[in-house]
Amino acid sequence: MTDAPFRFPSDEELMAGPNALEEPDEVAADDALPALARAEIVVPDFPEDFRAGFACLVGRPNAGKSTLTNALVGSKVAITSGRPQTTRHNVRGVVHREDAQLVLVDTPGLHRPKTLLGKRLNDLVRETLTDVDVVAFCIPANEKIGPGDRFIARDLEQVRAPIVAVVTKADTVSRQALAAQLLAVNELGDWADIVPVSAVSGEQVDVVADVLMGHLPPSPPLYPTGEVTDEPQAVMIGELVREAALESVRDELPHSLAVVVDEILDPRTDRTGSRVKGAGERLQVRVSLVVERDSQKAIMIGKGGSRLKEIGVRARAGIEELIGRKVYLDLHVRTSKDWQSDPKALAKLGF
Ligand SMILES: Nc1nc2c(ncn2[C@@H]2O[C@H](COP(=O)(O)OP(=O)(O)OP(=O)(O)O)[C@@H](O)[C@H]2O)c(=O)[nH]1
Repeated sequence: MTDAPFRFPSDEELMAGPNALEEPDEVAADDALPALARAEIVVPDFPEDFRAGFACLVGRPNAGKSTLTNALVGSKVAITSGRPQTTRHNVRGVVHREDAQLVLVDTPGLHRPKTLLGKRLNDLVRETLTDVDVVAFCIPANEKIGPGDRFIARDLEQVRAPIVAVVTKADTVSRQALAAQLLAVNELGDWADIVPVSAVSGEQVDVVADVLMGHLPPSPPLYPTGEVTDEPQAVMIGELVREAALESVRDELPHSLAVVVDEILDPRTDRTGSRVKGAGERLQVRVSLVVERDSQKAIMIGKGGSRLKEIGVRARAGIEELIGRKVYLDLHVRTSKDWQSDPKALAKLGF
C-alpha cells in the first residue's frame, strides 16, 4: 500500500459508471451555509419568566446520549453508531420552546481511561460538568447497572448542578423490567428526578425536555430561535465522514480511527486554489481518515477502493444535506502509528 492520496472519484466518474448516482436537485446558492457559527443574537420579545441554560448528557458509552440529543433537538446534530465512544466532540444542540431554551452539550461519556485519549476525554467531561445548569445521567433500561454506572454516579456526587437520571431505551424492555430499572436507578444516587424515555419511539422525549428545562435559571434566550447547533462547520463535516466510515467498517476496525478535515475551500469566494474539482462551484472538502496501522488502511480503502468510495458517497450525501449545496469530497487515508497514546499525534488531531 503506498501513501499516495486515494482520490474519491469525481462526480462525472460516479455519474458514468454502472452504479451511477442520480444527480440531486440543484439548491439555490443563497441557501448555502446555514448559520452554524454562534450568530450575533437579536433577541425578540420574550416572556418575563423565560428560562435558559445549559444541560449536559453523561453516561457510559452506548447509553444513548447522542440519540437522545438528536431526538430532543429534532435534527441530526450528534453522530450515533452502534459502537461505543463515537462522540469525541462536545456537540451542542438547542431545544427551543416558547418559554425556555435548553442548550445541550453532548459529551464523549465518562469512562475509565485506558489511553491518553481516554484521559483527555474524561478531563473534557469534568470541565463541561462544572459549568452546566443541569446534568442528565443516561442509564440504559436494557442493561443491568454495572461498575461503569457506579463510577459515574460517584463522580457526579461532586457536581453542584441538579442531576436528572434518565433511563434510556425504554422501548427495549417490558413495563415490569422498566419499573425494576427505575427502582435500581433510584438506589444508585440522589437524583433531582428520574425519567424513562425512548429516543427511538419518541415516547417521553418531551417530558425529558420539560424536566431539564424546569432546572434552568431565569434568563433571556441564549440563541436565536431556529438555530440547532453552533458546532463549527468543519467539525460537523468531520463527524459526518467519521460516521460514514464507522458504519462501513463497523466490525473490522477498532476505535483507532480519527478524522481530520484538511481543507474546506469555497470556489465562489476563494479562487486561490488551483485544485477546484467538479462542476457548479462545489464546495471543495478534503478530509483525511487517520488509522494506526497499514493493515487498517487497507481495510479502509477496500478492494479497488470500493470501501472508500462507499464511505465517500454516504458522507457526501450527509454533508450536502447539512450545508445545502453540492460538495466535491476528497478522501485520503493515512497512517499515524499509535495516535491514541501519542500526545503529539493527539494534539495534531485536535484532542
Ligand atoms: N431501541 C433503542 N435503541 C436506542 C435508543 N437510544 C439509543 N439507542 C441505540 O443505542 C446505541 C447507542 O446509542 P448512542 O446514542 O450512540 O449512544 P451514546 O451514549 O451517545 O454513545 P457514545 O457516543 O459511545 O458515548 C445505538 O445503536 C442507538 O441506536 C432507544 O431509545 N431505543
